[in-house]
Amino acid sequence: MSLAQSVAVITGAGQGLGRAFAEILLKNGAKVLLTDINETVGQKTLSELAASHGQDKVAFLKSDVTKETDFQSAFSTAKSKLGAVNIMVNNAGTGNEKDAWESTIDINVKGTIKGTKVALDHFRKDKGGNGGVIINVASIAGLNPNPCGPVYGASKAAIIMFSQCWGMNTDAVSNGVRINVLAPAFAETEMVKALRVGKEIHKPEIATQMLDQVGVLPVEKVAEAFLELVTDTSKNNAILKVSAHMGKGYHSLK
Ligand SMILES: NC(=O)C1=CN([C@@H]2O[C@H](COP(=O)(O)OP(=O)(O)OC[C@H]3O[C@@H](n4cnc5c(N)ncnc54)[C@H](O)[C@@H]3O)[C@@H](O)[C@H]2O)C=CC1
Ligand SMILES: CCCCC/C=C\C=C\C(=O)C/C=C\C/C=C\CCCC(=O)O
Repeated sequence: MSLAQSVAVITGAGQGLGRAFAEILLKNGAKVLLTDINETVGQKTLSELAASHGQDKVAFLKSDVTKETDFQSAFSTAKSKLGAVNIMVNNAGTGNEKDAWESTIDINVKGTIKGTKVALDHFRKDKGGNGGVIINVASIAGLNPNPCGPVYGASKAAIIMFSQCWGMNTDAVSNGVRINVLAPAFAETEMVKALRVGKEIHKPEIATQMLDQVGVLPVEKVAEAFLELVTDTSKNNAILKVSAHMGKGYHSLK
């Protein structure tokens, strides 16, 4: 799939993996609406990416994945500034296990469900759309249990099952919508920096051991795997794992 006519909306794109996904799409010719709840990082990333890829290729909208109306605004802003959206990336996520654990469910699970629902409504050919691809960012923590992040692991398992159920639904597939899951292990972002400090998780000493055993990927490696899920039109309902110690590989729940 050529990205020359493509327009993406990416949540949590102000930093980390979301920013890396934006960069690889821009490098391959797509236009990107960066969305993030953090306006400071969003505006900084916008000015840097606009300087390297062109003002007309990228835009930023402050947006909260816990609000469905913000997704509607993102799709209409993207359409007016960049063109009709055909790539939706539900990337925003958090890993709080303690007092704010409910935000982990609200952002990771409910945010992904809202983003998928709005994207399906825009992409489905039977609803007047032109098709598209939805990438839901889960984690290897949604496939392999760990003692540090039970809420986080459950949230990522929920994203995987939700996406797989939609990916096999003919209402999506026969209307031109692909739905894929990216399941990275550790990547070098602010989230992993917070994990090293261990404030909001259980058994931080085990998290440190896991980081040492599994290793930490540069975000660019995760972005390469992401690009494969976007551009390879044979991939629908796929789960792509990527980790520093095992590399890249598809996973089947069946
Ligand atoms: N870094 C890692 O090792 C891994 C990360 N992931 C997943 O990748 C995704 C991105 O993670 P990172 O880049 O590492 O995290 P990060 O913490 O560096 O970036 C997350 C971004 O999401 C934004 N965000 C948080 N709440 C939001 C909300 N309510 N609405 C909109 N934006 C919001 C933040 O402002 C931030 O810019 C997450 O879903 C995470 O669970 C998955 C596997 C490994
Ligand atoms: C682990 C607690 C998570 C708290 C949130 C912070 C960072 C999140 C990082 C990830 O999503 C990393 C993914 C996996 C970690 C879990 C298991 C590692 C096993 C990897 C393997 O078997 O290859």
